[in-house]
Amino acid sequence: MNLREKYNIPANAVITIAGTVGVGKSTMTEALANALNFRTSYEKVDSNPYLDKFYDDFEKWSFHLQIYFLAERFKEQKRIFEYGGGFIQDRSIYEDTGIFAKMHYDKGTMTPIDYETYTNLFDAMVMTPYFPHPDLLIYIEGSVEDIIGRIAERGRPMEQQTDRSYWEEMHGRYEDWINNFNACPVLRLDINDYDLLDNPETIDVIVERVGQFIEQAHHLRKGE
Ligand SMILES: Nc1ncnc2c1ncn2[C@@H]1O[C@H](COP(=O)(O)OP(=O)(O)O)[C@@H](O)[C@H]1O
Ligand SMILES: Nc1ncnc2c1ncn2[C@H]1C[C@H](O)[C@@H](COP(=O)(O)O)O1
Repeated sequence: MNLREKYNIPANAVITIAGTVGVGKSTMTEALANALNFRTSYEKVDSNPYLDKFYDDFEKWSFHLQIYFLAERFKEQKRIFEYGGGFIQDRSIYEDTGIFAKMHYDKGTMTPIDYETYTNLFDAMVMTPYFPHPDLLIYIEGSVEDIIGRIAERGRPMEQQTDRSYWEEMHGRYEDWINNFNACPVLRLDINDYDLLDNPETIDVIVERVGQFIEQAHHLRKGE
C-alpha cells in the first residue's frame, strides 16, 4: 500500500501550497508530489518575461506581471482539470490578488484603474461557482528572519536587490490574509516543525496530517 492509500487521500485531490516568498513552497510541492505520486504545477520563475523588469520598476510593470500570472495560473488550472486532479500546486491563485496585487495597489505601485481592471478580471474568472477550489490549502509559515535568510540563501538576484521592507510588509500581509481566508480548508505548517532537506522522511508525518485533515473537512462538509 502506498502512502496516499495508507492515509486515505483521494487520487483526484488537488492540494495547493501557499506562503510568502522563500518560505519553502516549491520544496514542499516536490516532496509531497513524490510521496503521493501526484503531478506538480510549478510557478515558473526563469521563463517569466516580466519578473526581472517588475523588480526593477514596480510602478511600470506591476499590471503586466499580474495579468501574466493570472493567465499562467488559469492555464494550469485548466491542465489540472483536464487530468482530473491528483496535483500539488506551487502557490495558490488567491495569493496573486489577496497579497501581491493588493499590496502594490495599497503602496501606490499599481494605479487604482489598473487594480480595478485586474480585480474585475480576477473575480470574473476565479470567484465563480464554475471555478473548482482546491481540496486543501497548505499554508507554510515561519518567522520573518528565517524567511529573509532563505531568500538570501537562494540568491535570486532580483530578490536580493529588493529592500528588506518589501519582504517584511509581505510577511505581515500574509498573516492577515490567511486568518481571513475561507475559499477552502487550510492546514497550517510551521517551518520549524519539519525539515525536508535534512530529514526527507518527515514528509510521512505531513502526509498523515494531510490525510486526517482532508477526511475531517469531508465530514464537516457533510455535516457529520
Ligand atoms: N526545510 C528547509 N530547511 C532549510 N531550508 C529550506 C527548507 N525548505 C526550503 N529551504 C530553502 O529555502 C529556499 C526557498 O525555498 P523554496 O522552496 O524555493 O521556497 P518558495 O517556493 O516558497 O519560494 C531554498 O533555498 C530552499 O532550499
Ligand atoms: N502575483 C505576483 N505578483 C508579484 N510577484 C509575484 C507574484 N507571484 C509570484 N511573484 C514573485 C515572487 C517571487 O520573486 C517569484 C516566485 O515566487 P516564490 O514564492 O519564490 O515561488 O515570483
